[in-house]
Amino acid sequence: MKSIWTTLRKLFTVLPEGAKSYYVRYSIATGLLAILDTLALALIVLVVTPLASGKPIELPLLGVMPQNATIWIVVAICVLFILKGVFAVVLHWFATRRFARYELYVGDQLFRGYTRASWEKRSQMSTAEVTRVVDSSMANTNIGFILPLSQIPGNALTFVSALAVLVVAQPFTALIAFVYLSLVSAFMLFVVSRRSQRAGRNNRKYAYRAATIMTEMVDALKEVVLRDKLDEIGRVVSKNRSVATRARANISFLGIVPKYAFESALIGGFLIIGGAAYLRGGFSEALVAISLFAASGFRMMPAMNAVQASFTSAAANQVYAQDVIRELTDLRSGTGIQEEHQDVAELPTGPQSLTLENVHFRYPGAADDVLSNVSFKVPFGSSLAIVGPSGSGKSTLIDLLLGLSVPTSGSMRIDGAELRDVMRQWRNRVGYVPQRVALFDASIAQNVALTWESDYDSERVIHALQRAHLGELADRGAGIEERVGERGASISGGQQQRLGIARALYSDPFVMVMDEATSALDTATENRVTESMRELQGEVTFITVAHRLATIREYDQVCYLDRGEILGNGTFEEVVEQVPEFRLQAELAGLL
Ligand SMILES: Nc1ncnc2c1ncn2[C@@H]1O[C@H](COP(=O)(O)OP(=O)(O)OP(=O)(O)O)[C@@H](O)[C@H]1O
Repeated sequence: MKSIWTTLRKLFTVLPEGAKSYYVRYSIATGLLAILDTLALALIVLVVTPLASGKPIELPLLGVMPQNATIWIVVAICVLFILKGVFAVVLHWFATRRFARYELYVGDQLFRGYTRASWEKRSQMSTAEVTRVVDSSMANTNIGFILPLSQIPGNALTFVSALAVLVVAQPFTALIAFVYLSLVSAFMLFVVSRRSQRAGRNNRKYAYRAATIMTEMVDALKEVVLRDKLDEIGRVVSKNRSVATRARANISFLGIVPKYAFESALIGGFLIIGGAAYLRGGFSEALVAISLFAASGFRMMPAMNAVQASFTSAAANQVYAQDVIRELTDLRSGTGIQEEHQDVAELPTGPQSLTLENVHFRYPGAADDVLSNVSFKVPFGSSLAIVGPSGSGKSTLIDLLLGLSVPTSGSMRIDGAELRDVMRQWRNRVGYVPQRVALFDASIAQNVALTWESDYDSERVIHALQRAHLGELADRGAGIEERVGERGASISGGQQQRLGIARALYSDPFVMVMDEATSALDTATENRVTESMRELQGEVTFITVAHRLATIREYDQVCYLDRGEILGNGTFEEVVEQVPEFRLQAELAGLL
């Protein structure tokens, strides 16, 4: 239980300013509601019996009321109930909106944290993890942790006021009831809350695992179907989901256990309290104690039950609150965050060359450099092919050239400007075409302009499509407004790839970085695309990672990487002379 309060306290240190005082005010207000509720009920009790027997009403402190006041007392009770209802509705309306604002605020912060995370950290997070961190963690924290805990003061007050009545009426019975009920509550807290906590952790862990596997399956659907792995995945997903669903079943089961346990405890209470009173003052004392305990117990038990239910829910969802705290604390302390370099210089308007000098790169936490001593110069308007065996560091080098990662040491310059000083402007002028272009379910134009809104320039979209030899898409159906379907389902693989090229061309890039971008195309389409690129040569610089040597035969410069070092650099023929392995590959490809 202590850890729940500690988590709540820590949560307020990361929620927006004023959240804590609002929460305290809200909890007090729900407490007042509980008092109003008790007051109205007490009035009913005091009024109903005299009304039924025709006797005058007697109120505490005010004494015997005159006959003509009866109607006003009844009106007062009705008003009190209506007031309580209105107050409760208004209070909860405002509170739920306020907590939704906190949820939005935290979600935005966490998403900002994700977008500011270092490239290395970000690229390791799965879709399921991003969704969990940014969306579901705070939603669960709100509904399952913060709100239930806010109900505790009100219910505790109800309990205390009922106990107070008992103390006034019969202190001895009140003492026994208090000790007995405290022991029952402590037992429930210990047993139920702990199990809820464990169930909450299991639910989060295994539900997340199942979601991750399902996303991975969708990504590799074709291979999965071909290898007949759907059943296997079904089994693995089901195994994880069965732990998660069992955990969720436990959470809801543990949520209802207190109700029945407290009801049984009430019966036990009659025996204990009645027995103790009997030993003290005989049968009549036992009868009075039991009826008093029954009267107050029926108010105390639901309150205790509600408190316990709040703790059960909080325990089950504490793990999400802890996630939120950890992520926001990391975000504020800058852990794993790569501060965006603010540009401190102007990117040259007509740059002449990109120069790398003694560039080293090491992934965070890795023992060795992935790139060492990489130096070369690419004149703008020329073409560079990066080749080398698998794992030699080609993609890592591409990330550096794109301005996504920053060298551990060494210098990357565009003319005289250090790349890190003009990073943002640079990223805007680099077009990137990956091996498999990721299209989203929106229009062709939105995919080309890479926007989820409608603020694209239609003429530029059409121009980019034409340059990528994809003008036909602009002419069919709804033209550039036509949707491409989920992951580009309604257009062919070759068209998807050319759409990626059009996307890269849309920003009018200085440099086009292609990561095996034409490898998915058939020879005829590849030739057309290569042809269209040739048309751009001199205007745009091409940097290409290539395995198929035929595609880079005409490149101005070839850079051969092996284990992060450059073994050969020059024209295709020069690298053939410098690197025997490259010669062998060129021979095998029939290029020599
Ligand atoms: N995020 C990462 N963290 C740690 N090491 C990494 C990370 N990404 C890549 N590496 C390591 O860096 C090395 C170079 O990887 P890289 O992907 O750059 O090679 P590559 O030449 O592009 O390979 P391929 O041709 O197979 O795509 C590899 O040893 C790889 O294991």
